[in-house]
Amino acid sequence: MNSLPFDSRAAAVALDDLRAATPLVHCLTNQVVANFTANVLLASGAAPAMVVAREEVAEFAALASALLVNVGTLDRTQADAMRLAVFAARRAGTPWVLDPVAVGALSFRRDFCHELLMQSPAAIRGNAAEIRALAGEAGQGRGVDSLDASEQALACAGQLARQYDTLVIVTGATDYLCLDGNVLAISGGDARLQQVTGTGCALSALVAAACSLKERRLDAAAAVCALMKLGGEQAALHSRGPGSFAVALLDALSTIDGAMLHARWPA
Ligand SMILES: Nc1ncnc2c1ncn2[C@@H]1O[C@H](COP(=O)(O)OP(=O)(O)OP(=O)(O)O)[C@@H](O)[C@H]1O
Ligand SMILES: Cc1ncsc1CCO
Ligand SMILES: [Mg+2]
Repeated sequence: MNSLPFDSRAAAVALDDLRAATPLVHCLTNQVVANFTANVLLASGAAPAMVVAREEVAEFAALASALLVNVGTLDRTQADAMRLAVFAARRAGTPWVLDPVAVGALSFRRDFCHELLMQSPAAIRGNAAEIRALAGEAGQGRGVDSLDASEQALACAGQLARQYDTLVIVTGATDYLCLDGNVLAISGGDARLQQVTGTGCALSALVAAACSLKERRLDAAAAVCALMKLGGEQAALHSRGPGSFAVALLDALSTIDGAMLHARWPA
């Protein structure tokens, strides 16, 4: 894969444009992180909506700016709704993003993710164990967490990006974004991001928001990855443990703008 530099100037413009657009993000996500995800989207300048009924998802996915599908607490009823939402999104041209939570250990959700991958996702975002498992490798995961470093999933991320002609983001101490034979790396953040559940899931919702910028989705996705990392760094300075870290993270996300991203990763 060809390494691209992180163009923080383009990311800065994309972040400010994203905020100005206030994309409406339809989230079909897990029961653990729904509230936190909505708050991360709001703090970052997007508008969340968790419309989940199978009677309503198709209608809503068609009018949303982007759709998130996260299989963290998947069951048969939710899988049916996700299928309907993804079909409707695809028909309407709404970009949709897959977060393949814990696909390594569990065959029901793994089969379901593989089924959905045939429906042209705009992006896939997962941790290293998830991205390896989705590509058919034996990643090291423990429940929803990865024991692998993101570097260990880089080849798999590139393979999935090529196979499904999509943007694949594998997160960790360094986030890697793979698209069209290119890879972009963003380092930084804080390990405390892993001590609050749902930071990755919420980032996937931000990636969905980023995909609403369509042909600029790589710049916008890099921007939201950098936003979460910088938010984690700032929260770490103003917290005493995981509880106050989560609160400080929301506060930080709400104040970071494009200029701050560019100052943190000067290009
Ligand atoms: N060791 C680390 N140092 C700095 N930042 C990290 C580290 N590990 C993860 N992150 C950051 O934490 C966020 C979540 O990434 P992670 O890979 O933990 O997702 P995840 O496992 O899917 O999370 P979850 O399932 O809890 O939502 C990302 O912004 C990522 O860059
Ligand atoms: C803890 C947990 N269990 C299923 S989904 C989830 C949130 C983090 O992925
Ligand atoms: Mg996850």
